[in-house]
Parts: sequence; C-alpha cells; structure tokens
Amino acid sequence: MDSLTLVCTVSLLAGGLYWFVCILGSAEQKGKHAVKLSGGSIERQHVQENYNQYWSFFRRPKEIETADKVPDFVDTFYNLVTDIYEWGWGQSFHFSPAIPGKSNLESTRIHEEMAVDLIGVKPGQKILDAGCGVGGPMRAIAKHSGCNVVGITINEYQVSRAKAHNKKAGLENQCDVVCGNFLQMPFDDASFDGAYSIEATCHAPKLEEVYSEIFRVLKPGAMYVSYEWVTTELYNGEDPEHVEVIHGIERGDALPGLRSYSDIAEVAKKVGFEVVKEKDLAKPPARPWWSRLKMGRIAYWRNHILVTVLEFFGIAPKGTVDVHEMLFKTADYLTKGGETGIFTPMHMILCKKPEKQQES
Ligand SMILES: C=C(CC[C@@H](C)[C@H]1CC[C@H]2C3=CC[C@H]4[C@H](C)[C@@H](O)CC[C@]4(C)[C@H]3CC[C@]12C)C(C)C
Ligand SMILES: C[S@@+](CC[C@H](N)C(=O)[O-])C[C@H]1O[C@@H](n2cnc3c(N)ncnc32)[C@H](O)[C@@H]1O
Repeated sequence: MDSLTLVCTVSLLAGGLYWFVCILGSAEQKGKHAVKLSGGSIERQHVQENYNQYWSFFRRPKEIETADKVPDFVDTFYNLVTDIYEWGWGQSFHFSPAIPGKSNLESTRIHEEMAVDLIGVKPGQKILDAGCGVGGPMRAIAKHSGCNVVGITINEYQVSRAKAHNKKAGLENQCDVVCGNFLQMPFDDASFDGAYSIEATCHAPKLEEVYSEIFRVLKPGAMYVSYEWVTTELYNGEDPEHVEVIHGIERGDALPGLRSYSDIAEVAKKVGFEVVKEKDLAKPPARPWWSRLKMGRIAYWRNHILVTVLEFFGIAPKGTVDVHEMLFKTADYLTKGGETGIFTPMHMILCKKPEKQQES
C-alpha cells in the first residue's frame, strides 16, 4: 500500500468515525437517532404517498379552507416531521429568543418556564398543555412548577414518544398525555387550574374554537398563556415578497393561514377572557430567535446527505428526503420572516377566565 492510499484510507476511516460518533451519536442525547427516522404512525411504505398528499393540500388551496379537514392534515404533517424535529432540534418543538452565554437548551427551558410563571399556579395544581408535541415543555414546566401537567396532541405517535420521555425522566406520575383534538377536548368543564399553549394554536383553522375550548375547561379565575405565531405590524399584504415568505411558512408548517397579531386579543375577549397582558417576546432587547435556525445551515446540508444515504439503503422510509427538503426550505422562510420582522412565533397573550361568568 503506497502512502497516498494509506492517507486516503485513514482519512476515510476517521471521517466515518466522526460521522458515526458526532453526527449519528449526537442526536442520541435528544432521544432520536438518525437510523431510527420513521414516518410516525404511518407505515413506512406509505410515507411518500402521505407526503404527496400533504403537499397536494397546498396545490388545491380550497381543501385547507375546509376547516374540518385541518386536524387530519396536521396529524399527517406531524407523522412526517416528528422524528426529524426530535433528531435535528430536540424535544421542544418551538423557538425561543437567543440568550447570550446560554445554550439553546437553556434558552428553550427559560422560555418554557416563563409561560408557567405567568399563569401563577401552585405546586400540586393541574394544568393543561394544549398542543403538547413530544412533551419537552411539559417536562420542564412540571419540574419547575411542581404542577401536574396534562398534555393533548392530535398525533398518536407524539403521545407514545411523550409518554416514553416522561417515563425516562421519572415524571410519568406528574405528566399525562392524551391523544385528541384541542377543538373538542375530552375534559370536563372547569377542571384545570391553568393552561398554556406553546406555538400550537396556530394550527387551528379558527382561533375562536380552540380558545373557547380552553376557556371551558378552566376554573373561574384561572389563567391561560399562549405563544402565538402571527404576522406583525410590519407585514404588508400588498408586498409580493412578504406574501411569499408567509405562504412559505404556512406550507412548511401545516398552517391553515397565519393570523395577524391584532386578531389575537380580540378573539380572546370574544370567548370571554380578560386580557391581562400581550407582548411580542421577539422584540428587542430580545435576541433573534431565528439565529439558531441560521447557524444550523451547515448541519442541515450534512443532515440532507445523511437522510439521502439512509433512504437510499432503505433504512429511512422513502419520502424522508422530500420531507427533509421541505423543512430545509421552511427554515429559510422562517429566517426571512424573522429578519424582516414581518413574522413572530412568540406573540404572548396572557388571559384570565373571570371569577364570575358574564351574562351572555
Ligand atoms: C411550531 C412549529 C415548529 C417550529 C420548529 C420547532 C420547526 C420549524 C422548522 C423546523 C426545522 C427546519 C429545518 C430542519 C433541518 C433541515 C433538519 O436537518 C433538522 C430539523 C430542522 C432544523 C427542523 C427542526 C424543527 C423546526 C425548527 C410549527 C410547525 C407550528
Ligand atoms: C409545533 S408543535 C408544538 C408542541 C409543543 N407545544 C412544544 O412546544 O414542544 C404543535 C403541536 O400542536 C398539536 N396540535 C395541532 N393541532 C392540534 C389539534 N387540533 N388538537 C390537538 N393538538 C394539536 C400538534 O400535534 C403538535 O403537538
């Protein structure tokens, strides 16, 4: 073996080892390994077909206007993306402002803890997580507040992931997860001491429907906080570039249509809440929430190669590359939305259910 062959062989082996340990291995800490990417509850042979179906909703926009189809469409989306989110982002499926000197994980946790601090609940009380994902926020909030948290998600696969993570964290007695639609929740009236939703109600075709359900299950005097995805006052519906960015965000994130920041409080009041506070948490002095997305670009290329290889060898289901590519493009639209200031994923609204019901 001449020295050039030796150098090439050693470099290949070292590269392969780095790939295995740092790329495949790093995801292990978050709970998902690249070789285990799946289509959630969709059987592997149907992933491609489901992705095509998901995409066709946007080719025929009338379909998404049919509000009763939205939960199914959102469910399909989360079957397709949940594993990729966990693998490439972690167990919390939301953004948070960057905090100097803090890791992404710490900034995420601080953003989650702020939600439960705002609703002023006490240890032992029962709170609702509307649209809980795989439960990253739920676990942080349960640990921080000492509350019992009940999460609801439309996606069965997320329920199984969340339950497994809760058990692993030793929080299965404090955190419960239910599969269901937050537009018609399987919970009694006035059964919760507080509620929160983090970047989830944007999936509701009509905000009024989810807010009124949350209002119904809260006890009088209880508080609700939501981090909403909205267009800001800088968004101009006449500007084609703005429109393209917002459509890009909607397509890549299973949104039936982004709302304006100015609609949120109006809807909250309409369903009976008192609005205690409203603030875009992305506004300065907060540091950009999109910097994490931007900094990840090299990793996305690496991930793209990895999913292509995994799909080629039949390890990842066919369709995984398409889903990954969709997310890749979405990351760009989200970044543009953040940089131009026309979009925020953290318009915070804090509401209270009045002690006494208003006469209707
Ligand atoms: C609240 C919602 C989800 C917000 C974010 C958690 C996700 C939005 C875009 C996602 C991602 C984009 C790029 C992916 C990348 C190409 C891949 O290699 C690794 C995963 C990504 C970083 C992925 C992670 C989650 C997001 C940031 C919506 C749906 C309402
Ligand atoms: C972007 S994820 C956020 C998850 C979680 N809040 C977090 O921050 O990690 C949105 C969540 O809302 C849930 N969701 C969307 N529409 C829903 C519906 N109609 N009923 C129940 N859950 C829904 C999704 O299943 C998903 O879990």
